Amino acid sequence: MASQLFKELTTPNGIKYQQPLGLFIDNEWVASKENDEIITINPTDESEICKVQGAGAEDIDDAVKAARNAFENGWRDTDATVRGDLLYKLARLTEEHADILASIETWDNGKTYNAARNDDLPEAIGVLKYYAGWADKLTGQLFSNNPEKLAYTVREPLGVCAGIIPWNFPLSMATYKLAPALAAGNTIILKIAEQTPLSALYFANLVREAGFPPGVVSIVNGFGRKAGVALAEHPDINKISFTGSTPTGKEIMKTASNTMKRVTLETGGKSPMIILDDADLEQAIEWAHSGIMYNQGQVCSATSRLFVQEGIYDDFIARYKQKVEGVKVGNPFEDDTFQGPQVTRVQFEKILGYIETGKKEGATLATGGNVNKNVNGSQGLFISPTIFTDVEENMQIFQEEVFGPFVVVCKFKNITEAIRKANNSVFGLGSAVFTKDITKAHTIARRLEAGTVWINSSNDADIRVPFGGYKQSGIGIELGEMGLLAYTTCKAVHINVSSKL
Ligand SMILES: NC(=O)c1ccc[n+]([C@@H]2O[C@H](COP(=O)([O-])OP(=O)(O)OC[C@H]3O[C@@H](n4cnc5c(N)ncnc54)[C@H](O)[C@@H]3O)[C@@H](O)[C@H]2O)c1
Repeated sequence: MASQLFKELTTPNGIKYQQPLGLFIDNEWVASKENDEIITINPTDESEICKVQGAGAEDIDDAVKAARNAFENGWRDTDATVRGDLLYKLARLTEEHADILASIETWDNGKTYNAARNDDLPEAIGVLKYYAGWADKLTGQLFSNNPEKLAYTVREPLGVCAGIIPWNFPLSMATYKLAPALAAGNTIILKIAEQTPLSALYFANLVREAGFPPGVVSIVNGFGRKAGVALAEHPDINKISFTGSTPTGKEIMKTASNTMKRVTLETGGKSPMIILDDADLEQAIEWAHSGIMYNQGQVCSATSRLFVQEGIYDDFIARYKQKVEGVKVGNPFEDDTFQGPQVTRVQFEKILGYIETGKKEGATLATGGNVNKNVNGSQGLFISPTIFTDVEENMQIFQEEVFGPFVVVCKFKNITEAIRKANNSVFGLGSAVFTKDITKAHTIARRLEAGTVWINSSNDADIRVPFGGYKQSGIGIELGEMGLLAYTTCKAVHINVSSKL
């Protein structure tokens, strides 16, 4: 039977559309040569949405050949303003299709429609616009230190890049990889997460409509062990930009080292939030809540470890519990829902496992810790937001990334103790500190081992500001100007201007 490349679907909020199911290579929809079909589910009730094709090594090789051909035969020499214009067009098309893209995202991922429409879509569009603006502003340096010599540098694209992304922000992660790579003049193959392929495949049609030449962008679904590994191994790929878990990041780094590809790794986290006695308690509670519970706790830089100073500890816990217990867990398409289902049964069970571990380790379950059964009469993959207190540094629930609506809280006496405990982690992605004392805030910010520190906020993302991890949270930087430079290499040209004959 011929593989199906499109299917007419209707989202739960009633939008009828054509869902691409194939691989987007060389501006065409093609069938997988691997014959992989991956079922994508609606996590609200675990029903099947559709089957999407998955790429194998041969398909990846086709995409690499198309990308190399596009790079060598035109794209690398495209005027930078033209590249910027194409990215602007893609941003405008994404804006026009924002309602449908947000609906697909909610359906496939389980995130609330509010978050998808008001956060993910504006972020994706913002990233496209931001790097569209950068395309013709990349410059080099001129060196004229000696009358007999000039030298200059040029920022050149790396060539064929690959992006590998996770399922927690499917569309915005896609733009994090595509936009800077294209602005800098590279071609790119994007492997989307097999759990949530639908929005990025729909977006691929917009890439074509925007006018990107064939081969410049390929977007493929596929299993990490097949399509992901094939990208990491491929000798004709110049850079891999990966976002996902720390163990996968380590594997990719090892594989990519055989062909000495550039790698950018954005990996896991267990980010601390320190709340001092003098903090604005109301403000701290709001951010401590959104900092971990937003997106069902599936945020790499979620502030999942809270350190609360002893003077406010009891008051904080009482009010924080009230806040956490007061949100609606339920149908992600309903307007007042704050928390939808976890993305897959695997993640759901992993979180339930950590809840059992926390209990066994002797921490106190302050609230949550169970399956939330009250959603539309169906079980779905809903977990009650969970707080553990009396958590010790040697516990697994203190050290390991849970990636769910699950937070651990520790009491501390003084700032030195708080910083030591906060830094007691293999990760170093985000961190936050709450205090009204600006000197203390800056002192703590300097000493936290994390790529980002938020003062009196948490996960306040800004695409213009560089983002990256310390320790096992990653290598390299995304976003901002540094995120663009990561898709370039620097060439130095030396010119002899000596007049001596
Ligand atoms: N630091 C960041 O910016 C950031 C952002 C979002 C998510 N994350 C992290 O992502 C993780 C959750 O995502 P996940 O469960 O999808 O992660 P994952 O590592 O399992 O998968 C991420 C991607 O890698 C692919 N993959 C899996 N194995 C591979 C392999 N051996 N070779 C090549 N590719 C492979 C997957 O198919 C997927 O596309 C969490 O740890 C989270 O902290 C980090």
